[in-house]
Parts: sequence; C-alpha cells; structure tokens
Amino acid sequence: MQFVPIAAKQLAYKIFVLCKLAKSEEQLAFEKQWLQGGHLWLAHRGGFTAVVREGDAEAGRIKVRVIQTGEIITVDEDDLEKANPPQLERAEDIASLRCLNECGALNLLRSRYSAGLYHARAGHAMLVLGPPKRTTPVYTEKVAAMFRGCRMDDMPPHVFAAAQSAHKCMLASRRDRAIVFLGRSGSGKTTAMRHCVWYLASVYAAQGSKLTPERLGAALDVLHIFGSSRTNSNTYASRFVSLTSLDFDGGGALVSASVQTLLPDFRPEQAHLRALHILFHGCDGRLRRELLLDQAPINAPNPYISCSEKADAPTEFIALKEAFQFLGVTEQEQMAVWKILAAICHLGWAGVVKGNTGLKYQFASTGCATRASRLLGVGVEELSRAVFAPPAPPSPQPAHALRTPSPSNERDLPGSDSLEAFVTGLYNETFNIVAALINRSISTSCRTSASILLVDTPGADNPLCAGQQSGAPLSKLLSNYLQERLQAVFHEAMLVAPRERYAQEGITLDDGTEEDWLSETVSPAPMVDLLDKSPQNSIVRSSQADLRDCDRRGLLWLLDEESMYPNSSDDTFLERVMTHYGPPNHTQYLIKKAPLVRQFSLQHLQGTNPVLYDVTGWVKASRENPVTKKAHALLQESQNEEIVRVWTWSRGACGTSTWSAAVGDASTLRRASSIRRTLTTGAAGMKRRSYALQTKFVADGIVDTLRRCGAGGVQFVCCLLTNQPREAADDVNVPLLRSQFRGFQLLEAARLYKQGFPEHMPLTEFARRYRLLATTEGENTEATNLSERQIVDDMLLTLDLDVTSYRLGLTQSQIRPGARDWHEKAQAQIAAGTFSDSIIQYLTQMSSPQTRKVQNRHS
Ligand SMILES: Nc1ncnc2c1ncn2[C@@H]1O[C@H](COP(=O)(O)OP(=O)(O)OP(=O)(O)O)[C@@H](O)[C@H]1O
Repeated sequence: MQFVPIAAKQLAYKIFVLCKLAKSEEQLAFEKQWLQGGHLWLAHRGGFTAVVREGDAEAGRIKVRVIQTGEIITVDEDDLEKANPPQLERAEDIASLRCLNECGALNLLRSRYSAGLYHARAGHAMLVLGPPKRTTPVYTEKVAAMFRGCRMDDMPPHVFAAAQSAHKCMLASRRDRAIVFLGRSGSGKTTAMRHCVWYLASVYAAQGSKLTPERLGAALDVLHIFGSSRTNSNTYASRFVSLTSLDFDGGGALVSASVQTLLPDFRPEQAHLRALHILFHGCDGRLRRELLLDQAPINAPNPYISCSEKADAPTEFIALKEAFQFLGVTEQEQMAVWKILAAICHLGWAGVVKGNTGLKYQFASTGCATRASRLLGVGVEELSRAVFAPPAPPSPQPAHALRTPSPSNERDLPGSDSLEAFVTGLYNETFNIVAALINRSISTSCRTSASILLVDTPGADNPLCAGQQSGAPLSKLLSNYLQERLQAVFHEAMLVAPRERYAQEGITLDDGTEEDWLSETVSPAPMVDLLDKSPQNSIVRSSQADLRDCDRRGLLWLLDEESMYPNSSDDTFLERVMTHYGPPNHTQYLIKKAPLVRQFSLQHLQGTNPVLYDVTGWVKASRENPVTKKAHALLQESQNEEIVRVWTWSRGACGTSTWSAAVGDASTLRRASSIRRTLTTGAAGMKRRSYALQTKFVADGIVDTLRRCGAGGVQFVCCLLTNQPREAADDVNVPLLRSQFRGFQLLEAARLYKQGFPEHMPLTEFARRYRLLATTEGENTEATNLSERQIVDDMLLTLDLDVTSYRLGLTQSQIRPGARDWHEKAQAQIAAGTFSDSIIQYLTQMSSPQTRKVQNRHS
C-alpha cells in the first residue's frame, strides 16, 4: 500500500513548511519594526526601488530616502506602494503577501527567480518563470515522487502540482479536466506542458502499459521538431495548436493518449521549418544519395533552408530517427516522410521563371524539379501542372451568403505564390502523416474513465520586443488573438465566475473593487470582440448608433470580406478596420493607426502588449491558396509505394487536414469529433478556405471544450518571460515581467482569491464530510429542528475559526484561503466531542443505516 509513505511525506512537508513559517520572538519583533519603519516601493518605468518614508511634502507628494543610495527625493504618493517584510519575499503564493500590491508581487517573483525558484502561485493560477537561467534539477523523478497523491494545499508551486491537482480533481469528479498554458512566445509553455505530461506518465503509469514517459517524450519531441521553426523570439517556436489528451482508467492510471493538431501554420518560405533544416543538414551517406540530396546545387540559394546553426543537425537527425524507431514507425514509413521533405528541398532549388512565351510560369531548374518529382513518385509534367496550371473554374454552386467565393484574380497567381502554396500543402500533408504515426504509437483501445487535456498554442508575439522594427504579419495577429481568447477564459474563471458565485450565494465582498472590475478596460472581451465579432443577421435597432454597433463585425470577418471583393486591397481593408473601430468609435482606445502606411497597432491584453502590425499581404494571406490542396491530390496519385501506403493509411486515421486524432479511445474521439464538427459545420464549414476565420472557429472549439470541463475544471499555467530573447539572463527584466503580470490580470486574481472565499462546499456536503466521525452515543433518530444552514453555522462557530475567514451562503459554505486547516480543526472537534448535541444529532442523521452500524460497532 502506498498510503503510509505518502501520508508521511505530506506530513514531513507540512512540518517543514510550519517550521519555516513559525516565527521566533526575534522575527516577530523584527517584522513589527519593519512595518513601523515606513518601508515602501517606489514604482517607476524601469521597475521599482526600495525607499523609506521621510515625511510629507506638498499635497499628494511624499519625501522618501532611497535605501540603496541614501538620496532624499520627493515623489508622487501614487507611485508608492507598501513593502512587505523581507521574510515574505520568497513566499510561494502572491496572495499570501501582507501588502498585496504590484511591486510586492513583482519583487516576490524576482526574488524567487534569483533564488532558482521558478514557480509561484497567484491564488489558483500557477506561474512559471522562464526560461530558467540555469538547469536546475526541479523536474526529476525524486521531485515527482514528492507530489504523488498530494492535495493542492499540500504542494509547493510547481508544474507538477498543476498536473497532480488536475489528476486528483479528475479522479474525484470522474470528469475531464484541462490545463491551459498561457504566455508569450518563448516563455516556456511547450516545455511546461511536456513536464506535466512527463509527470503524469511517470507517476500514474498503468502496469505493463506501453505508454511510458519515454514514449510520450519521444512522441512530443517528434511532433515539435516537425511543428516548430526558428523565430526572433524562440529558437523552436510552435507553429500549431496542440490538444494533448491523457486518458486514465477508473483507478487513475494512464492507459491511452493522443494529440490533436490544429491550425498548422507552415509556410517554409516565411519560417525555416526545423524538420527541413535537420534533414538537409543532418542526413548523410546512403540516405542522402537516396534522397538525391548529393546531386543538389547546395551552393545555390534555397528559400526553405537556412544555412545558420547547422552543426547540431546531424546529431538531431540521428535522435529524430531513433525517436521514430522507438515509436514503432517503420523504415518505409520514415522513408516516405524523408522523401516528401527532400522533395520540398529540391523544389526550393527548382525556383520559378516565366516561360519563353512570357505567359506561363515554369520551374527555373528542370533538373531540380525532376529530382523532386522522382522522390514524390510523379512525372515532372504532372508536378509542373499541379503547381502552375490555373485552378479549374469553380463549378456553379447555390449562392449562399456565407460561402467564400473565389476572387476573380485567383486564376492569375504569381508563380512564386503557387510554388509556395504547393510546398505548404506538401508540408501540411507530411505533418498530418507524422501526427497520425504518433497517435498510432500512443493511443490504445483500453477503456478510459476521464482525461486530462493539455492545451498549448503558439505564444503571444510582439516583434518589437525581439528587436524587430517592422510591423508584425498576419500569423502573429492570429497567435495574439488565440492568447486573447484563452486570457478571456482565464478572466472568466478567475474573476467573473467567483464574483457571480458570491452574488448568487448572497455574499458581499468588502474589497471596494466592485466598480473597477466591471470596467471594460480590465476585460479582454472588447479586444476579442474587435477581432472576431460575428456579423449579425437580424438587427434590432433603436438608434443610428445601435445600428452601427450591430453592423460592426470583427477584424477577421472584415479581412475575409475584403479577400472576396474584387478591387480590394490591403489598404481598403485597413481603411474599413479604422472606420469600424478607430476614432470616433468607443473602441478607439484599442486600435491606433500608425504613422507608416499600412501599419496599425492593437492594444493587446488590456493594453499591456501593444503590437504594431503591417497589413501588407494580409488580404492575400487570409485565404488558402487553391494550389495548397493540389499537394493532396498529387500525393494521392503518387507511384511511390512508401508514400502511397503511409499517405492512404494516415488519411483513414485522421480525416481532414486541419486536425488529426487518435484512433483508439472513445472519449478522445468524441472530443476530437466535437472540434471537427465546430470546424466543418455552419459558418466554419462555409469558411473553410478563410485562414483568418478558421482561427476563430478553432478558438471557439477549444473554449467550448474547456467549458465542458465545468467550473473549476480548468487549471491555468501562466508562463512569464523574465528576459527578452537576446538579453543577459542575470536578472529579471522588470518592465517586461510587469507587462505580462498585468496582461494575465494576476494581481486582480490574487486579490480576489485573498479577499474572497475560494474554497466552497454545499452545506449538505460540508456536514456529510464529518458524519463518519460523529459520535453515535445517545443517538436520537428524531429529526432536529435546526436548518442545514444553522447546523453548519453552529459547527463553524464551535471550530473557533476567525469569523471573517468564512461565510455561509444560501447553499454553500465559503472558506478563506488562510483558514485551510478547518478540515483538521473540524475533525479534532468531532473527535473531542465538543460539538453541540444538535450538530451531532444532525451528523448522525445524515449517516446511512449502514454507516451507523459501522459507527455503532466502533463506539
Ligand atoms: N523549465 C525549463 N527548463 C529548461 N528550459 C526551458 C524551460 N522552460 C523553457 N525552456 C527553454 O526556453 C525556450 C522556450 O521554451 P518553449 O518553446 O517551451 O516556449 P513556448 O512558450 O512554448 O514558445 P512558443 O509559444 O514560441 O512555442 C526553449 O528553448 C526551452 O528549452
């Protein structure tokens, strides 16, 4: 039995924490002196500085002494915040700060980071400070063993704690639970997600299951290699959304897993994809000859392959092949993947020119194109036709308001666009094959009871932060939009839902923030609306302003419309956006026209991440190029046996090209098909070719899936970037940390957690919890006259808890975070028999006859 060591471990941890928390006389005296000493933080643009109050100056100004320099300065009162005693500097939870303010919270995070403590909490939210400045052994088996079976309250902040708590919650409720990873690009979301997967696979492995942490690690390694590219913000930035489902049996053991991949954004010309890089610079010998790479004009420029940082490629390629092998991917299947990737490389060298007639496009190098066609198992003319022949005119279809018609200029695409679209299609097909192979390796047909879903998306990105002066492209807007949607889920779960619960229970909080939090500037909703508000079909209006509001549709819809209109351009798109949302509209605080042509900025995440965008090429990029689909048709006709076999199999396993899922488990399939339904039915089905709107529909699907996890069913891991990509990682970049901290609304979440009553329980459940401990002596079966509410009130009073630490709602008891030991107190009181007769009587009545029999035997 595991129980004894776990209990001992938890007890040891509690004692350790209590010893750390128990204050000596000396410490108490010091704390008192500190608080009386007028220690403050002076907040400024560059961060915050420790000062001591020296006295008042003119109205609203205060004289302070800077501790570090001794200088006396006069500052605005509003720039000062109370400092916490030093022993709270590295507290685990921001909500436990005595003076809960922004400087205090940032100081806590900075102090923890400097001490190598990369995790913290802000109430229910888990924070990861990343990337770590040195490799610390905090993700080891030894550490994982400490978390096994623990309750949230008993664990220090850690991503393992988030995984453990999701598992505990899933087991208790028998419902799916989710962990969402939020943050900017490069902040460590994918890494944190992988740590959670590793923890759950190590600690809750089913006996004899093939689903070892190593197998899952290999699967995620392979997927990340194929789905990432180098950017200014991250060496391996994710270019797809992943929904990793870990499926557990009734006993909580991991028996199956799967990954759904959504919104792949693979345009090799715009981002150097890691798999292409590794294959080209890493493969050698016979394989290189088989892939005809030995004949390639390697000194000629190739837009799909970068020549930098190629030293590690051979090692990475060997590791990739080993991972494939470990996952049971056969040599033939691997060969099919290598051949398609190598064909993409050859197409990069093949290039595009206009033919002799000056009318048609063709490959610039027939030799390279022939090599690509040989690898793909098709004739070179066939390949050339697939890439350059104008698409067939669309067959007449019933007119529908929402269907995206082909723009008139689509039949006259530049050759380079066609080649890029074709290569993108080929890469998408490869990625789908790889995802299907991975899912085959990690999914089983075992019966599962519930799942933990891990949601990882490409991070929010701001090119300015990475030192890039040009405006961001459409792909970054879509990543930023996804983060806004997930932040809206966070906002709802951490700030809106608890307040609604208090309101329903008739509990008022005396935090004085009632008006503030309702203000729309502190909610992500207006920005989400600006981006994705659907056009209204029926308009009920009472004024011209109402009509304007109803008619207003989100930027993504405007982009889709512009891409359909003849004579539309990036300029007309921006003009429409500014007419809808710029001055004098009430949304003008969210959007600004930039001085440079075709540029504008959006105040993402409540203005904490203003991003400059450049709309050049957006109208074209917002629609899927029809040539992309031709890669699919060409692979279908391939004569290459390896390609045909794996391609046909993967189509059967995956279905459509925008997602892939496991083959085995029913709940995973249910979830996968529910997102697929979101993507293929209604407006989403109609807008299948609108790249921009597909992002909205995928976001809808994810939010819907999270909603099904129920209240409290979603955990959030907020990854905070401590430095800009090229900055020395010695200390934390405070302004950067502050903007993310504000964007996540962590202070608000921590305040509500501290001032509110985050632990809640139905009154019946509250009382039922203690029925087994209730003494049965003098059992009286007569019903007590007291109401459930009175009984619980009586119980809580007897517990001698601080009356401000709990509230009795209409149907629930609500407990403050500081009063976590009430469970133990209640049990002690029951055991000591100090509860009143009526409580005991009530508790006894609640026991089933069987339970009472057991109790009688004990008594
Ligand atoms: N806990 C950690 N330990 C070691 N390295 C880490 C850790 N967290 C992040 N890193 C490193 O930081 C870099 C960025 O991490 P990661 O790719 O997980 O970020 P991300 O938030 O998923 O980025 P994107 O949104 O661009 O995909 C990686 O090189 C990763 O190895």
